[in-house]
Amino acid sequence: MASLKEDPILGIDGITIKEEFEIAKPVIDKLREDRPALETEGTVIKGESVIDKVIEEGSGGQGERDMVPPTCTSIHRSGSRPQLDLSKAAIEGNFEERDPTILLPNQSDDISHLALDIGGSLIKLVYFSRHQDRPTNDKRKKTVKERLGLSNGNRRSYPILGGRLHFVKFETSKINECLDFISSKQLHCGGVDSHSWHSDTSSNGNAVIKATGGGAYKYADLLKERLGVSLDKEDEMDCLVAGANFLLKAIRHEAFTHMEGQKEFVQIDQNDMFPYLLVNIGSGVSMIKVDGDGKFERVSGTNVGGGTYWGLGRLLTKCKSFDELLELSQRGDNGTIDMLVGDIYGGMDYNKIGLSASTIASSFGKAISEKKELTNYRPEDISLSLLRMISYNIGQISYLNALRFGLKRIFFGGFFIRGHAYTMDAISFAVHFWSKGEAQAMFLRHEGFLGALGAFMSYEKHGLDDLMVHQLVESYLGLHPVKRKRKRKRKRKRISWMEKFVQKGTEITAPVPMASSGTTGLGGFEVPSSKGGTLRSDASALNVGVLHLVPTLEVFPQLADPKMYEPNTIDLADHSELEYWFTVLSDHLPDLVDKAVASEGGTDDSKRRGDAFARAFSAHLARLMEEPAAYGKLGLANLLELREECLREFQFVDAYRSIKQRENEASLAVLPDLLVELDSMTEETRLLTLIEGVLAANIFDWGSRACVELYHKGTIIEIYRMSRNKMQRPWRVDDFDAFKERMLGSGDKKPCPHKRALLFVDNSGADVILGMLPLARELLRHGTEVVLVANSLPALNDVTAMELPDIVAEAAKHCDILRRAAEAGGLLVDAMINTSDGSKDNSSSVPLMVVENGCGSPCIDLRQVSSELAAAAKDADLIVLEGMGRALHTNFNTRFKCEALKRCRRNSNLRNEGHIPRLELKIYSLPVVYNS
Ligand SMILES: CC(C)(COP(=O)(O)O)[C@@H](O)C(=O)NCCC(=O)O
Ligand SMILES: [Mn+2]
Repeated sequence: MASLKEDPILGIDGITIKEEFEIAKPVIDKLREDRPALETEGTVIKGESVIDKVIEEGSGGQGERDMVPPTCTSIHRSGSRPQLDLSKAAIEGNFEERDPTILLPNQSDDISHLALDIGGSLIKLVYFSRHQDRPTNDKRKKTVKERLGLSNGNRRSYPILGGRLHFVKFETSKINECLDFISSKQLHCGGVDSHSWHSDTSSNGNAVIKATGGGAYKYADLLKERLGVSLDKEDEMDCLVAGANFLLKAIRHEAFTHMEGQKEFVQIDQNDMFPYLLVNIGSGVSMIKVDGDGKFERVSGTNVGGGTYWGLGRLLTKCKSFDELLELSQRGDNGTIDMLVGDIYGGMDYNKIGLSASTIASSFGKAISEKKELTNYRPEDISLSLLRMISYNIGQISYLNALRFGLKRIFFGGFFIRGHAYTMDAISFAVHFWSKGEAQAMFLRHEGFLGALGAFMSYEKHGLDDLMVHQLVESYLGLHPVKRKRKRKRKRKRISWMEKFVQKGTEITAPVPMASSGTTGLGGFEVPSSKGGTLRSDASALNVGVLHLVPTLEVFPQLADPKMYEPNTIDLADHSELEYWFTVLSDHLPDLVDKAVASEGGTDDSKRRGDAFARAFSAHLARLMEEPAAYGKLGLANLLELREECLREFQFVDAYRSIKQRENEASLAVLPDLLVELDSMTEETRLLTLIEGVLAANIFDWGSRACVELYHKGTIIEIYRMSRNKMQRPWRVDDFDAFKERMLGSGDKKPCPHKRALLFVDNSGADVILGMLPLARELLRHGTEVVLVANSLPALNDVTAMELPDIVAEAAKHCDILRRAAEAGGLLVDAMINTSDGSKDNSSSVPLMVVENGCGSPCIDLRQVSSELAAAAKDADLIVLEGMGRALHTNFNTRFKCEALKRCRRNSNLRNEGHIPRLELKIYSLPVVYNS
């Protein structure tokens, strides 16, 4: 894909592309000569920054205490992954006990539904956790809902809640670790409240857990004894099929092919999924012909499977674990052990039957030679030879069965695969070879959890079977928040369930997937090891991941072509592109850590978490550099979201909290003057100024180094005005005249105001207050309902839906139009504010509303928006998207059913000029786009 940075000549809808213009280059040049340092200490920004100036000028030197509006310090929510509430945490039992169970009574995550697959080698756990619904008693929200016609009174208040499916595995030989884990997480207790998501309880009140696999029989008594739970046994084949069907239907990019080291995701069409052959490679192998949900037949199998590899491997090498054996194979040469066609044919191919000299004629066939001592065969070679033998054999039998039943697709699952590139290549090769290229092997990213997932699905009450495609949102992280230093005394206060299981590190370490050579996908998730090992088999390393279940997310109804929609403008498949972003994100990291730590008061704990976050995020980046598709198809949106997710993982709720607060205050202080200025203009000039103002104000972006440098240039209003004055039409895509005509009319054409506009807001401070609110005000003035759409969770300095009502309330103090509309939209509860003109007239019925978008990232994937936004969008006829994240990195090419105004600047990054790219700030506008 063409790089935006290299190819700025991208247009929308065939509109002529006009010359770009630069705004800030002189400013930056000046800054390069004379640049004061911007440093942070605690939450106070030192140095002659724009913010300090504005606060001094605009707020009469008010102290930090009095700043308005408040930000969302009251958000008691964990972001998109579990947060631990350690308050009232208590050690159960004896304090001197080595690994006591810790109860977390105030843990807000509502844990429910545990299912187990207890196999011969591994125990796989799937469990669901969700946040408790909070009462929707916010009057403001109720009014918005009524306005938007949201009938479902049970829908939760923002932010988005949903829940998570967790995937964890333990070695069966360490079943006690597994039981400790369940016990300390209280996974077996389910609950007895009205939530339909809770585990079942039997008639005598005992918890009943769904379980599959042979161990469900073998260990039933142990579970009863240790946890007091009964196992409701589900058939293994039923579970495998249910799990596979669920994954194929619900997870985008679940299935992929893997040939010669290349991984390619396959989009499975739900309507054309069946029949297929499911090959589950556990200790043994099952081959199942799947014809539909619950419709299947085990058509074949083989006793030569994962257990064979591990068992024979143990006999023939000194390996202590499966993963060690697998790792060994990566350094092996099977040619020293296998008899190849070339060995028989004197180095020649056997062309007549299509066998090359390097084809294995007989696995282990060379070991019959008496010339070599058995002890001289290298374990590495033995392991590889064994791996190839078993993989080829399984691939071949699978293909023959597919052929037997005329099946087009073969999906391979089971923990034998472990995301191991060589194993997948070998299976793929066999299928390709025997089918003469007609058939292709496909693999599943959650390969090892099919059975456990199927058992999980068998709970009747949870309704997961109703899930629509793509309602499960994958997390890139998926492990546990923090692993803390284990110190006996301090531990009592700070202990988390995680510590009970991960005791090896001496500092906080982040469980991140390591780039172990030859390993790919979820099977490769590992904890960074001080031992330097890349494949480990200890229990902590086996915990593999989380899927986010967000049942309330919906496809944005104004997408012109939802099926073809691709949010990412750049998919980072181009390695130089990935390298570029790797550098950008790495360079930004120290500053982000400083801000994150400051946002948590700069405590020692936050410093440790900041440090751990930096290491975790760097490790993720390194992993992705090595294997971009490691966590699914990678786009820039995913990469930027990963950073936010990672911050939340380390319990940084809002790194930019105080910065946002200051910028809001500073911008609100200058808003009245701006409104006066705008009102003194003619309608036409004002409209143009407002559109340009949106872009000018978007320059306050803490995610961009060039923008941050600009902050030193003057006060917020000075920079805003300077930026606005530099705007010159024609813009790169310029339909302003058509927009103006619709808004103001021309000649005998009457104005045709929009019915409802969705304004996707971006940054806090100037961006929303000086850019978007004045535009909203103008639209309201024309009788257009305005819905401000903001993030559900913090991301960089983006304003959140939680913060917006207070900002609007403050702005409304200076503006009647905003006040009336905000009251009508239910944003001003109890008409609690005093307007400058003292009027309480509520005559306007054109409402101004706030709706959360359902995400916590600088970008937006419009396939997954909140139900509130989806409802609001149905009647919208104008969409305004602003910012790099929402209008450039994502949705640059998105076509909507209704009119859309895309506003974003573009940083032109000249790469390959030394390690750090030279940044120039260029401003581009992508304004009015008529799609209809
Ligand atoms: C993270 C961002 C997408 C946020 O931009 P926004 O959506 O707020 O306009 C942007 O700051 C960005 O792309 N930053 C990295 C590249 C740079 O330094 O310009
Ligand atoms: Mn932003």
